[in-house]
Amino acid sequence: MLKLGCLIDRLGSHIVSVSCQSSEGLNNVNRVSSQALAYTVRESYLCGPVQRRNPAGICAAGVATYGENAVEYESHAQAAEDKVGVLLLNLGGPDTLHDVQPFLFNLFADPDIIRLPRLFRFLQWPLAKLISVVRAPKSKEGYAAIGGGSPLRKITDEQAQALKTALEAKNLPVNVYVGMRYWYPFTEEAVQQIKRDRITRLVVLPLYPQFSISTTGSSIRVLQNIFREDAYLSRLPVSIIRSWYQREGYVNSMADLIQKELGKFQKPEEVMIFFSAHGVPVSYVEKAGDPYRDQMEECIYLIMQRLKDRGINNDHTLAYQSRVGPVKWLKPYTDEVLVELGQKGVKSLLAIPVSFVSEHIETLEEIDMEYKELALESGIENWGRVPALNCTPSFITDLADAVIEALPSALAMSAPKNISQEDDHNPVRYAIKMFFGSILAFVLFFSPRMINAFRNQLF
Ligand SMILES: C=CC1=C(C)c2cc3[nH]c(cc4nc(cc5[nH]c(cc1n2)c(C)c5CCC(=O)O)C(CCC(=O)O)=C4C)c(C)c3C=C
Ligand SMILES: [Fe+2]
Repeated sequence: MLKLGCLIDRLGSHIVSVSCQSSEGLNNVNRVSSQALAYTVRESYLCGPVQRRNPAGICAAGVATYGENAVEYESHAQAAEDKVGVLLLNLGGPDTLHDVQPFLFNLFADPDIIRLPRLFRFLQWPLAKLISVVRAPKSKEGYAAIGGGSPLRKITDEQAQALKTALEAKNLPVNVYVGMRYWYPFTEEAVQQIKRDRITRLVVLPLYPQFSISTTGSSIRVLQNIFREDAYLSRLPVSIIRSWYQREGYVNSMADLIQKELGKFQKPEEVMIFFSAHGVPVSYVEKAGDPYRDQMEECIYLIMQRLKDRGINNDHTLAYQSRVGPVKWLKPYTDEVLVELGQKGVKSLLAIPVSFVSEHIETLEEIDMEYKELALESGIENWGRVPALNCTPSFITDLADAVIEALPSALAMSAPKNISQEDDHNPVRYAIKMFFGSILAFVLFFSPRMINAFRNQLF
């Protein structure tokens, strides 16, 4: 019994922690291999609208003027057949309440979201199944409160269309694809379409301003696994933009939104500017070298500097929201700080979601409903919230510039095939893992501490 208790605690302390061992550098553009290609884009051609499943048109690129941030490429390959693709990576969200549990399964089955010790790796999927079933009722409540599903797919498609238009306005015709990590359209689908369209250069743009192992890192890992399995894809020149929180255009767009919302308060100068970022477990940052916290702090610094340049000198603070599971997450926690601020006499507060660029469940439900209610109960009288960037024109223009700047770094992905991945495709191994894993997971998981940790956000 004691042994089982220890095992539960040991396992619990690994749940929702990191699997990625390598520390992520701060370089925002990743050169994926050493195979160099240089291009001059010499002409532009009109492309049809973005169609995720069947992106239109033959987009050959020729002479292009990219405006002030112009980058010129010298084409040593067949310029007439050059077809540029942009792959937007995002988390994905359930379209309906029916999708919530399978969506959660995909999320918790990600080894970058739940890290298990090597010995217990075979538990990954059975545990994901159990956790997703236990968590689903709470998640469903949240999605029901925002209309019965996630708005992420619709907004990401709109961003893709807006980005395509912005790039065309800069004379760079592209196909834009959307690849989600945990729900439709999955990254695998987007990559198949890229292949069918015979894209010749690809820019990968994760829609997370700051890098985290759990978000951008996980999406890139999936992409690399797909690419190394395929002869065409592994030769495709690719440029990955790993983080972009420090870009002028992004910082300016955030400062614009904040300035506008501050103007809606009666006494704007008295408003507490409250940045609320999605949390990650502390172990990501302190053990696995996730640069997320550093990048977040630098991002807030840059936005506040921009506001100061405009004569806005409000107090500000940063806290982390949306923790799940039985481990320590980055502090301070948003809910605790809101209560403290109320107790200290802060009367006006402007909440700013800062780790994500679309409206989603954690802005529309957690911030707009749960945190607003908590803040008002705690003594804060005037509440405001900055909208997510979504398709804000200055933001989309900046993403377009980021794509243009990244294009010359597009190099072939050519990493050796990861042998361990093969195991997952072997049906016999899979059946054995699921059978024994389910039994063990069932025994381990049914401790009240574990159930509560996933059923509620707090434990
Ligand atoms: C930068 C953003 C995000 C980080 C970092 C992140 C880490 C992270 N998330 C979970 C668990 C859940 N996340 C869920 C939803 C969700 N997460 C993000 C962004 C980040 N997650 C977004 C944009 C969304 C919403 C998608 C939508 O449908 O609108 C959920 C599901 C919702 C819920 O039940 O609360 C879970 C669970 C972990 C464990 C983690 C780091 C390890
Ligand atoms: Fe999340």
